Amino acid sequence: MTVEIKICGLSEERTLEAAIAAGAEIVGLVSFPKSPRHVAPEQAATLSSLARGRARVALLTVDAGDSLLGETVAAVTPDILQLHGAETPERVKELRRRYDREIWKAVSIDEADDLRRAAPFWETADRVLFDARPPREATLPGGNGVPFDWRLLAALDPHRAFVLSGGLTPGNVAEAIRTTRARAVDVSSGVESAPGVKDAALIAAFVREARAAAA
Ligand SMILES: O=C(O)c1ccccc1N[C@@H]1O[C@H](COP(=O)(O)O)[C@@H](O)[C@H]1O
Repeated sequence: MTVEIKICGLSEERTLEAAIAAGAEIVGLVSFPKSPRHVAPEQAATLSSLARGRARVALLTVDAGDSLLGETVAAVTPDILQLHGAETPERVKELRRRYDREIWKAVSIDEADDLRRAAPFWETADRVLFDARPPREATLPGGNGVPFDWRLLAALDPHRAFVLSGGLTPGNVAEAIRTTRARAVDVSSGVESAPGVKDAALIAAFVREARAAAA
């Protein structure tokens, strides 16, 4: 089995290079001003050009309006749009048509019933990204470093196009892959030394552990 690895919330050239050197297939850029990982469109465009041809670029947005989204997509030209807000299946369908690129829809999960909320997105999005439900006190809809009970995904067909995220770290990613049989994983705060500050050694360790679990 192979696993695809996305390192999200990269905001500097140094750590973008570290993610690519470690072997991540996808690098994520956050366009959401409330996030400590937010990058302005100009910086996101620079990072995206650096990654071009070496890793795919995902642009993460949260309920972005048409005009902001249009400007950001034009500047960054991402391969993947990750929608991490309350976007509806209709909105997902509309954006997939408009931008003609891969769309990932985040769905938060906390109990078995939450899997039902993913159902409309299997058809409308290219991939469903499962993240933990944000804690009550959280100010962000994701990037909170909180895992969920991975056994909730154990019954999912592993051929379903899903991405596992939420509180993954170098220390737990192997167990998470074994439990869920995920073929794609996404990490942000688990490879940071402080909120928004990526750590090259943690990125390398994460990639190493994920690859070993999938081998
Ligand atoms: O990373 C952020 O700041 C962020 C902000 C708003 C929405 C999502 C965000 N991150 C995504 O959340 C998941 C889980 O992150 P973590 O590993 O638990 O920190 C992941 O998909 C990030 O890309």
